[in-house]
Amino acid sequence: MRAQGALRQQLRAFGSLLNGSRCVRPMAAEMQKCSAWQPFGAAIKASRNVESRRHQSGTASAMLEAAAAEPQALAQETIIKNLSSEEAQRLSKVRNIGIAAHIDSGKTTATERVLFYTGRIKSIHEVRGKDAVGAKMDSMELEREKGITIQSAATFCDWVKNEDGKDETYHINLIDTPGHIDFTIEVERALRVLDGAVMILCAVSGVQSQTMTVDRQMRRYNVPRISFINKMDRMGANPFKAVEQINQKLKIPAAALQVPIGTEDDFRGVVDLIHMKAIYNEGSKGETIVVKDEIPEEVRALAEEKRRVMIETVADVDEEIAELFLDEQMPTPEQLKAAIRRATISLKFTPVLMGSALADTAVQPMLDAVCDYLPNPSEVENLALDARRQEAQVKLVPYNELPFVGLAFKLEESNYGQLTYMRVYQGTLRKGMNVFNARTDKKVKVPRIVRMHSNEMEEIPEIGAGEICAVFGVDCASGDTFTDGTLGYTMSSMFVPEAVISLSIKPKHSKDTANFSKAMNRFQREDPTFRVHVDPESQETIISGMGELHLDIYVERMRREYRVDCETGQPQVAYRETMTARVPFDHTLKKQTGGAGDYARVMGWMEPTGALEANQFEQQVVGGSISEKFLFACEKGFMASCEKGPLLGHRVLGTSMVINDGATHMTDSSEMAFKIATQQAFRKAFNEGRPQILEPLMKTTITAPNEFQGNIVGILNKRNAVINDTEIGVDDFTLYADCSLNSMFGFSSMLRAATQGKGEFTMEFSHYAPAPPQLQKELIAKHQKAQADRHKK
Ligand SMILES: Nc1nc2c(ncn2[C@@H]2O[C@H](COP(=O)(O)OP(=O)(O)OP(=O)(O)O)[C@@H](O)[C@H]2O)c(=O)[nH]1
Repeated sequence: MRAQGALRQQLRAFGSLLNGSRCVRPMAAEMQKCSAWQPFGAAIKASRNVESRRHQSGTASAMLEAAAAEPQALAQETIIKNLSSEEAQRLSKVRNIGIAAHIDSGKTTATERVLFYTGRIKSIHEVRGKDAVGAKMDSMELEREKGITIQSAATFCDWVKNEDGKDETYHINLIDTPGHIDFTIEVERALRVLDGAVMILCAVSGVQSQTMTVDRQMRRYNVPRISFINKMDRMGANPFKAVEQINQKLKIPAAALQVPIGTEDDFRGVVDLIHMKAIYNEGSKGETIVVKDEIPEEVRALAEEKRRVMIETVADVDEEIAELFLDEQMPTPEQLKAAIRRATISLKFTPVLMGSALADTAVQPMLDAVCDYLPNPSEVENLALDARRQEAQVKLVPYNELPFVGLAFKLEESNYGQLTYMRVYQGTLRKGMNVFNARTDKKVKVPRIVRMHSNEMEEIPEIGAGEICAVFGVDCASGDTFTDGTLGYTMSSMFVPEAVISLSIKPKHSKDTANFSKAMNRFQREDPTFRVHVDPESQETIISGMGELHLDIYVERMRREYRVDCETGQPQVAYRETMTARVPFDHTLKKQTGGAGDYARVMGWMEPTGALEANQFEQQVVGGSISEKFLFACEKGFMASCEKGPLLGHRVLGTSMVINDGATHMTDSSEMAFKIATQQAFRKAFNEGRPQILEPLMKTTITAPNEFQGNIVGILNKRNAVINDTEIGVDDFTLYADCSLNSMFGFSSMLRAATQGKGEFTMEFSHYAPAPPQLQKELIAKHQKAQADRHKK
């Protein structure tokens, strides 16, 4: 009964949060354990199914059989049958991939090489390079200045792969994502719509904190990956340590498909362990690949040893190779490649490539591996819910002739209006075509379709199934599903992490107010992790986001792009409030001020839900003492109270309310009276229920040279951090700790000072936990004083 109440409540919360301009998120932070959600009533059902959204099911023909087994329209079935081989051929040469990794691993540098080698750009420019041009994919001025990626950028290219003397052209749609955790939503939405990924690692640092976050995100969306160990030219490069860490820390079987020829400065190429050939780059930018049968003497033994390891690892995850292995037969290169492809696509394995993007070495074999081992759109299962068939699950088939289904996964304001990035899952999207937004049921004409090349675009008349494009003039929220109107399909949206930090903001000059609002609206539409609200008491505009850097970047963008200088308050932690004891209530609202009065009586109890997650409302009224209509008003009152807790005005978490009785007056009762009565009962019961303030705890990873370990541990101890693990490497140590966000303000400058600028840290929200009692007292006292001051005014 309670669970049903919670589900109902969540469904209504989804509905009420739909404001049409944003990706919908659940009612509160408590939903963050839910792995994804979507904008409709079907949300709960979909979120249960989300983990199984994209099981890689093998070949296109298997998919077709499956699709036919679960018939949609008869016409659709016929089309599928007739077109399979033609479409399968087209799709087999399409790859939609993302590049994701820890900060500074070389994603943008590697992407720059990919674009150069595929002929998309004429010359290479470095991230923070001396020519001051900057890499193609970091198109924002701020990205080029800071040398970090802030927004993901999409591009496409054609890679001509040569195998056995035959050229095959592959069409690759590619998204370069930011590494910094503050911009993690960019990774989420890219992985939601991509079929495969390249996970880049640094050859010296191996698996780092953000690699683990990216790993979790890839798992969340079942995205197969190849791994590329970059920076092989660096001193201390050790690709096999990184391979071991992928196996150990990420717990995904991995094996190197190459060994390096030469180390550090002398890194010249790689040995391909499948064909046992040496691959070198020649030309001023490594543009010419030279393959030699002869493997240099100094790496022959290593190559043979690592080839054995590779075959053993693949045999562990693939039956065909396992059988050959047992029969003591050596698999052929073709058998090995097919097995690696099967195992990678079914998420059992990641093949590891290595090279140096900056030194222009061994990037092309990584591109070959994208084509060889990552799935084409027909090898990934994508599901939708069919609203016209009781939300039954349907498989989307990426064939051009089928009715159109697309997902808007990212919005961007451009000089020409709103640009909506869309993944076409089924059918063809044509310029001038009418599409239907499944959430709003509105029809909209698509005036322009473009393919994005970072900040440039190329207009196209149509785009086929399995591809990625951007459209103009389509007003929607990110996560909206579009169809051609003949289907009632909805796809699940992406996971949106909860904001943990906020600050007050206002323009320095009142003349800038209009631009300020414009910028706020735009940033909110584009980024679901950036939120804006006006505090009803202080009337201040509050922005919230994923971290200090996230909010700083928006303040800076406001200045550069909208010429609005802003004043900001101190960053504030997004605290939560909860109660720890059960409290019964019997509350009556009764007002008689001449004319019609107000009357509502509510009875029941409030208690902690047991886990710090979604709030729950339940009604157990028997005998009709409160009508359905008024009970719904009670629920609204409960939800409003949860938005603004009695202690500090922060959101309430892990609290349940049950109404089991009450009374109604013939003339004086109204929905408003029941809503207010519930809110009053809530406040009283909550305050009596030993309330507590919760603070966000952050998973923090710090890396610095070994000599600074003592300093860092001292700083963390002072901040009451819980150190969970420390790894000591040859030069650097990595420390894993849980820290309260509150204690981490100003930590970056302190870390810089304590490590001569050589320390790095990343922080990611972990969970809410009770704040120390002294801090709770101080916060409550401060809040009460601020309220009293406000009343005096
Ligand atoms: N030695 C060496 N340095 C590299 C290599 N690849 C990239 N770098 C350097 O590493 C730094 C970071 O490179 P980026 O390409 O910006 O890394 P990123 O992963 O895109 O960075 P974020 O998006 O900000 O996380 C730059 O200074 C690059 O020049 C490499 O192969 N070898």
